[in-house]
Amino acid sequence: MSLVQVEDLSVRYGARTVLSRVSLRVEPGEIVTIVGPNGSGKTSLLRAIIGAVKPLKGRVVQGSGVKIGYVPQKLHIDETLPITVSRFLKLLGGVAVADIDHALAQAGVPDLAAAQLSQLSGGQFQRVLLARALIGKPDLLLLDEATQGLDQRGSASFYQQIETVRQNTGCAVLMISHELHVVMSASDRVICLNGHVCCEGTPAVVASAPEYRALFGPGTGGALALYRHEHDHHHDHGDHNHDHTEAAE
Ligand SMILES: Nc1ncnc2c1ncn2[C@@H]1O[C@H](COP(=O)(O)OP(=O)(O)OP(=O)(O)O)[C@@H](O)[C@H]1O
Repeated sequence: MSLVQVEDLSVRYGARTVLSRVSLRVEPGEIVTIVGPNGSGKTSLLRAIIGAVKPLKGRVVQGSGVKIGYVPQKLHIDETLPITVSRFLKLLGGVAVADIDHALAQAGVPDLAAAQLSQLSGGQFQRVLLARALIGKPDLLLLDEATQGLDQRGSASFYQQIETVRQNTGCAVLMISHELHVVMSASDRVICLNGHVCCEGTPAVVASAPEYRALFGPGTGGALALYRHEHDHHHDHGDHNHDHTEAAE
């Protein structure tokens, strides 16, 4: 059973259609990344999946009992607001302290419960948002450009945390990312979106698809090359990455 199934989805704002006949599925445990140019409808797609945007046509079918955790692109918090991480997470309601501690540990920031939200670094803040999404023990985690504003090292480390979360909880991940080299190394499947699904498949298949190259340019083939090269030196990724590399060759 798919965790979520998007069928022939179209989304329109006023007179403007931003998504046209998009279909996709996410299966248990997989990491799927959506790439696409600015304004290609990536956020609208995730928002349609969580029910925050009403489709013009088509539908989103959520598997029975499937729980979704959502990490938004941005969350504006008043910097002058004195609130600890723990209190911020309690705003979700009905959350036990043990659940907060567990979620923070899963997000890789076990010691932040008492920290002031306004004093966190960008990377720590994103992990707190990840912890917030993990509190409900989701089967599917949706991440909307969760590493925006982080430096390369910070975002690489964030994606590694996502992989760890997947390993520890078995949850699937559907994420939007602009960081092609990370996408290529961290995803089981890539969906290239530009108002419609241009192409999809393993990172290797998508990187060599003409539709993808037309959008991102031939230079992005280098993203995969970079990944392959880096992979020679880092062996701390999951086995599925080997499959991608082999598929590319
Ligand atoms: N609530 C809204 N009302 C009207 N237009 C909207 C609304 N939300 C998004 N749009 C427009 O729809 C288009 C798609 O936006 P969306 O945020 O889904 O794209 P995106 O691929 O996530 O973009 P980015 O990469 O820049 O975040 C954009 O042109 C945007 O301006």
